[in-house]
Amino acid sequence: MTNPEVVAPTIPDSDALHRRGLMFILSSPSGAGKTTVSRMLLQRDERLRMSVSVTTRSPRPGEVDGRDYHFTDHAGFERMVEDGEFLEWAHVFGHSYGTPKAEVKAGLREGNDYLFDIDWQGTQQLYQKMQSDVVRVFLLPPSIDELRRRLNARGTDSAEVIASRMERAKAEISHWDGYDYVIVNDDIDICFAKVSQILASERMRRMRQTGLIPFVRELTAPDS
Ligand SMILES: Nc1ncnc2c1ncn2[C@@H]1O[C@H](COP(=O)(O)OP(=O)(O)OP(=O)(O)O)[C@@H](O)[C@H]1O
Ligand SMILES: Nc1nc2c(ncn2[C@@H]2O[C@H](COP(=O)(O)O)[C@@H](O)[C@H]2O)c(=O)[nH]1
Repeated sequence: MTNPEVVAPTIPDSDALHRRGLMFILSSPSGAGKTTVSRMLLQRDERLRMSVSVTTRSPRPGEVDGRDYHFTDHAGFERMVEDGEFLEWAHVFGHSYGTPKAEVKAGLREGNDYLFDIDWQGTQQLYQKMQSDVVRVFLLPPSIDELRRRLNARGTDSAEVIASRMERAKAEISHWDGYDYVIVNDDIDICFAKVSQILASERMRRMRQTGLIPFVRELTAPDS
């Protein structure tokens, strides 16, 4: 249950000044909570859009094609790689995952913000290509035991899949220092409030406010 006292208020953007959108990346070891936090952000923030990845893995119960992922087969994924349709792509847990390019590139110019639930490999690729647009947030679990408990409690993966994700968890955590912000996801409401604050502050960065240049020019014009 969400505690309203810790949920950060949504701060409206000024409509008067144009702002370039940002690329908000959430990464974590599997089960630490990035899907949960992403859903909370998307529910409460109309200006944020999900970058829906393409994957070769099978849908989990409840996952919807086009909303959670674009599900495809190996041949379809390879075709997209060859046609240069991805901003980044990587092999994770024996499957292929990629971020489609077209919508994000155009949307950023229009001032749309995009949320990415991707791993450290994808984060590095996006940072190399689009450094000034990227904000990197890494979630840590409060403990390894709690991470295992969450993967089991989610009830979406076989014991074998959970074991392989737990085996990878420490390697994933070792990439924590490749991120701008690192948050321990213990209490979900507090974690969400922190992530919301980061997003609000990053939106206000001078370099994103492309409308400031003509605005300041006007303010400082000799006859104003
Ligand atoms: N702070 C929290 N306290 C308790 N349970 C949590 C918390 N955050 C998330 N969970 C639960 O833990 C489970 C895993 O969370 P989630 O699916 O968001 O992880 P994930 O990082 O997206 O994993 P994956 O990379 O495998 O998709 C879910 O059942 C979710 O409800
Ligand atoms: N590099 C990328 N990683 C991605 C992308 N989409 C998801 N992911 C990451 O894969 C794992 C597993 O996800 P799951 O949904 O199968 O549990 C997780 O770490 C995701 O963040 C992507 O487009 N590129």
